[in-house]
Amino acid sequence: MSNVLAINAGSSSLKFQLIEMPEETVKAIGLVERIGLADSVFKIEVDGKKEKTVGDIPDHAVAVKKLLDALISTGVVASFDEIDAVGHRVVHGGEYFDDSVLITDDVIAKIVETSELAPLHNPANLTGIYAFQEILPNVPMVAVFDTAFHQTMPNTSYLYSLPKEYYDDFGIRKYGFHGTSHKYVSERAADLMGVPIEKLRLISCHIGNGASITAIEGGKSIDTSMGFTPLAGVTMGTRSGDLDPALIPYIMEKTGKTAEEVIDVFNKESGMLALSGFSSDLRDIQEQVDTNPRAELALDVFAERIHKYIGSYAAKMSGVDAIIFTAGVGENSSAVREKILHGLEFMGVYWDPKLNETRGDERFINYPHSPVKVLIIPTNEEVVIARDTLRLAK
Ligand SMILES: Nc1ncnc2c1ncn2[C@@H]1O[C@H](COP(=O)(O)OP(=O)(O)O)[C@@H](O)[C@H]1O
Ligand SMILES: CC(=O)OP(=O)(O)O
Ligand SMILES: [Mg+2]
Repeated sequence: MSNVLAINAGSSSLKFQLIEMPEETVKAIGLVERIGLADSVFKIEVDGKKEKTVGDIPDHAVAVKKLLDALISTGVVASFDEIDAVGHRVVHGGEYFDDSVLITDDVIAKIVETSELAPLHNPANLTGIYAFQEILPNVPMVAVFDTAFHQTMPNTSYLYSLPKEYYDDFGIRKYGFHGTSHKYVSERAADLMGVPIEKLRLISCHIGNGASITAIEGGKSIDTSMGFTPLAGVTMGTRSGDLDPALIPYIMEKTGKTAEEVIDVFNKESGMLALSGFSSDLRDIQEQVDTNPRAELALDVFAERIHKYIGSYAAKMSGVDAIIFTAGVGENSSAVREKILHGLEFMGVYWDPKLNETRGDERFINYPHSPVKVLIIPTNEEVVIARDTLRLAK
């Protein structure tokens, strides 16, 4: 029996669970959200008792401190010595890792090396790793990579149409992200459908502040919308998603920005924030959708990009057995799901608007006769992190 702390730092959030393993009993669960925005929220739940505070949490370092203080103040642990192992989500592992790994100095060096490929994420993940190294120097820590699940993609999916030596010499290829989440929800979907995953063609839509769509055939990722970095694919909270690379020198010339500054705009000042003109957070945008045409436009573009990826992945797998929605937006926004699913009846997606409006845990929202099932599955990257941590930290 051991207490495993699972840490999941996302671009706008930090989620955590203290889990007693291998029983998977959740002793504390919480999150910091809207990191870097006004009115950040900190929530923790211990023994059914919930605490919530609202205040500015400017970055992930402050979020980690908040979490550490709360573990002690709520009494879930009397001291940090009661934590036996820590698992960290790490977003980019390059081609170095196709599985989770015990954290060593060499592993940290590789995470640092790949940081330039995931500037919104790997530095936040490292903040968590360093913080725990300091307070728990003798406790084993495990890194669980977003990229690992996608290492099964065939070269037809991961190679860009670029000179071959760019891949050979510099590792330039599609990596894909949110792998832990796509893996978790696809396995849950197979269970709920009562069909072995080896027999299923699934499209998993992880839609949070970052968003990615994955085609999963026989339990393996065969294609995904994010790329070399988490900037590619669909429109996101602050990220542009796919665009024409010729824009970069053009924008540099017009604005006098450097290439790095332009990429910074694509990562941090684009997406829903740019389209709406006021927020990256979907809740803020939904509030204004009936009164502000730019909020409506942002929502329409957001949903349309995901809709197109679903069509393209269904074509790629010659059909699809289920579409899965997960993460902050996918789990909670019926309006976004409705816009994404609208018009997919031609490929056998018959979804029930009433079920789409329900709230709850894991559920189907398709009509019973629908050839393609539609599921909402709350993701749980933390439990996968805890399982891998237990496996590797023993
Ligand atoms: N109840 C809700 N309704 C609509 N959107 C929501 C709701 N709860 C969270 N979201 C949205 O989910 C997004 C954050 O998703 P999350 O998966 O937590 O992000 P991250 O990428 O940081 O892990 C934000 O855009 C937020 O507005
Ligand atoms: C990879 C990625 O975009 O993660 P998140 O959605 O947590 O920002
Ligand atoms: Mg996330």
